[in-house]
Amino acid sequence: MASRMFIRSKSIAFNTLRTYSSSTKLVDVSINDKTGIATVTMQRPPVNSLNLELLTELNGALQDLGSKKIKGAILTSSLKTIFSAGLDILEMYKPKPERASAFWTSLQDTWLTLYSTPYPTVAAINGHSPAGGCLLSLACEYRIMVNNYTIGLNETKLGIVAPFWFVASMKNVISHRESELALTSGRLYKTDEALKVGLIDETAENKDDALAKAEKFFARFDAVNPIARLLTKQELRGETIKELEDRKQEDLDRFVGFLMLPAVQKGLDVYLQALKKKQ
Ligand SMILES: CC/C=C\CC/C=C/CC(=O)SCCNC(=O)CCNC(=O)[C@H](O)C(C)(C)COP(=O)(O)OP(=O)(O)OC[C@H]1O[C@@H](n2cnc3c(N)ncnc32)[C@H](O)[C@@H]1OP(=O)(O)O
Repeated sequence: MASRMFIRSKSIAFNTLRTYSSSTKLVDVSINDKTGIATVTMQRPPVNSLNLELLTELNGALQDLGSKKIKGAILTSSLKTIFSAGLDILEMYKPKPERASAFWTSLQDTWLTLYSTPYPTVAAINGHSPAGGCLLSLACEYRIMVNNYTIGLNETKLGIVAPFWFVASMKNVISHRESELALTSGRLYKTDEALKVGLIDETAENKDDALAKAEKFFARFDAVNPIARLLTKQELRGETIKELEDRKQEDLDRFVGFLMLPAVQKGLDVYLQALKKKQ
């Protein structure tokens, strides 16, 4: 795991303007050279659903930041009312096995990168954040959520089972009891409810407020030795990371096998139809 903590540098072109910035199609990265804070923005309309391409770009951006001298990174969304709608259901509905494998591997890798970043991370949750969206925010060190949206691991509502590392991500943030109640019922919490159970750390009036509060969070580390900080993070998160690293293939096989079950496909079909009928 130590090797993952000191992330390899990949070439990326940061412009030397007022802020450093790099934008791929689906992810924008900017580094404010005054504060040293990076903002990583998902930008895949209409709902930032996590497909293979978005996950690959996100993982690349987070890895690249590991080689920069940054104070911290904020993960957020360019969309007005949605942080991320979670995994792209179309990646799971009637999938080609090879694409499904690449997709799930990219999710595992993105989670591993985000969960173990050497730099502090904040999710500025500026909209709804179900399932995979919630998972991404749980992988950050701190969550600030704009009022009147929803967040949670609602997999059971889709007839699917949250894998062990989704469950661990939640149990490492809220209590075992609350996780059990939430996961078994597929509960989506409103912002104020999420704050009460500790699923998020702070609420915000709007995205700008969330970004300002994220900056304050990073300031907590101004007087903290960065190596001591990192090793402490590693100590707290290492076991969960190691479990996924050790069981990565088993988890992948389980996912692909699960998707091939007719009952799972039927469930996804019904869910997709319901989403479309909503309009
Ligand atoms: C062994 C392990 C096995 C499996 C583990 C798999 C784990 C999965 C975890 C997941 O992340 S599953 C995905 C769960 N996500 C959801 O349940 C969210 C579903 N979406 C919503 O609830 C809503 O769309 C929203 C609250 C995010 C946004 O609402 P609104 O602003 O009203 O937008 P629309 O609902 O009208 O959606 C616009 C458009 O986007 C499509 N869409 C929404 N979510 C997804 C998605 N996750 N994947 C793909 N597409 C999605 C929706 O169908 C609409 O499409 P149109 O073509 O009708 O425009």
